[in-house]
Amino acid sequence: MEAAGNGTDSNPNPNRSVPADNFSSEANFLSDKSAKIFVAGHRGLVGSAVHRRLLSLGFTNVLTRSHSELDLTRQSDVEAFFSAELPRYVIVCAAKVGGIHANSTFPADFIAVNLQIQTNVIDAAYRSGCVRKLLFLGSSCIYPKHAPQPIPESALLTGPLEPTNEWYAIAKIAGIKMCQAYRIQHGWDAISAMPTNLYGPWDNFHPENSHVLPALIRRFHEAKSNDAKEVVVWGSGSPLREFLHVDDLADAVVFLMERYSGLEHVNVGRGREVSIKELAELVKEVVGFRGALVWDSSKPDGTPRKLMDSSKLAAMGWEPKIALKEGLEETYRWYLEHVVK
Ligand SMILES: NC(=O)C1=CN([C@@H]2O[C@H](COP(=O)(O)OP(=O)(O)OC[C@H]3O[C@@H](n4cnc5c(N)ncnc54)[C@H](OP(=O)(O)O)[C@@H]3O)[C@@H](O)[C@H]2O)C=CC1
Ligand SMILES: C[C@H]1O[C@H](OP(=O)(O)OP(=O)(O)OC[C@H]2O[C@@H](n3cnc4c(=O)[nH]c(N)nc43)[C@H](O)[C@@H]2O)[C@@H](O)[C@@H](O)C1=O
Repeated sequence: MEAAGNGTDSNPNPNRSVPADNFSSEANFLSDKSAKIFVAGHRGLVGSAVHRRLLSLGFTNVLTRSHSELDLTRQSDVEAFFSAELPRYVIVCAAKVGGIHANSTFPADFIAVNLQIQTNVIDAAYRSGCVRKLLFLGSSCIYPKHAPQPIPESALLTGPLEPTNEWYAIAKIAGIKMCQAYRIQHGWDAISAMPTNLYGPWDNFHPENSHVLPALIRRFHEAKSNDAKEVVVWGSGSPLREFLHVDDLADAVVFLMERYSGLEHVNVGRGREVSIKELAELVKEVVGFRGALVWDSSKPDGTPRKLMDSSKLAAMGWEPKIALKEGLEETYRWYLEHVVK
């Protein structure tokens, strides 16, 4: 397959022309079950859920590489991988990811690693000439700290970002813009989805560097096991967050691969929010801890509220299925079986 190579105008798919927006994909993803699909980051929370979903739908040629097999920050390795494997579809779930503490402690890693991974994968996928469609995953943290609520896609780049994760957000915004730029200049079908806060099996349960929901499952479980009298929860408890089970996200990713080919990114949320205090009470109940909650006000609250406006995706006909309590119970069972053992 010929690489796009030197000229900025060259299109490795010269017979294909993708309008900037409102394009109905010529390739029918769901009827292309033997196509080679590269799921980058298939061992993570999102990548593993997308992998499971594709297998359950009958896809027979899902291509994966672990971090140790292919470091996506290495440009020449990524290019060689695409030239050798020639996947037809790419879903970019690989990223440097973490909660509020990790984001604010390792800003250089969060901006550099994410820019490297996404730039290498998106560019090599395009240059390989064989990728019909690519989906890039961003995050709700791309929006301004004080964006209107619920946050529409149009709020992007309308105000200052939340300082605890601006480095990660800038990388994610660059990923969206890169997909848009390749669509406009090269007529290539690259789309972006922006999920809200996610949780589920294969999440990161690290005590400091994870997101709030897995962190609390672990802390409440350990407190219950140790007969502790109290559990410390970060911040004031007042921030509002929207939580989506990762199996719902995987379903939305497949839906977008099949149905969406547009310039603008698409929000993926549940449309319901809870305060961190309400979440902590719910995790406490699901885990069965009987002690008290203590709030550590030295820890940052982060953005006060980030409820996504997911009406664009809803109007296309997609809706989430998993309620928060049900998803939490299932995730706690998974934690007991796979992490505690
Ligand atoms: N979790 C959440 O709440 C949210 C996640 N998202 C987005 O979803 C996507 C996936 O996130 P999530 O699944 O939670 O993250 P995880 O950390 O669970 O998974 C990320 C995956 O990427 C892999 N990876 C990281 N660096 C490299 C590298 N240099 N080369 C190859 N592989 C690498 C990791 O492998 P290894 O572990 O071996 O390094 C891991 O398998 C990200 O783009 C994230 O921004 C969006 C909104 C919310
Ligand atoms: C998905 C999104 O996730 C990150 O943003 P965030 O929503 O602020 O992430 P978080 O899950 O870490 O925190 C949510 C809230 O919860 C509180 N909180 C209480 N107790 C714990 C606790 O024990 N751990 C954590 N992490 N938070 C806690 C915490 O103080 C905060 O008020 C981005 O950095 C970025 O990664 C991103 O895109």
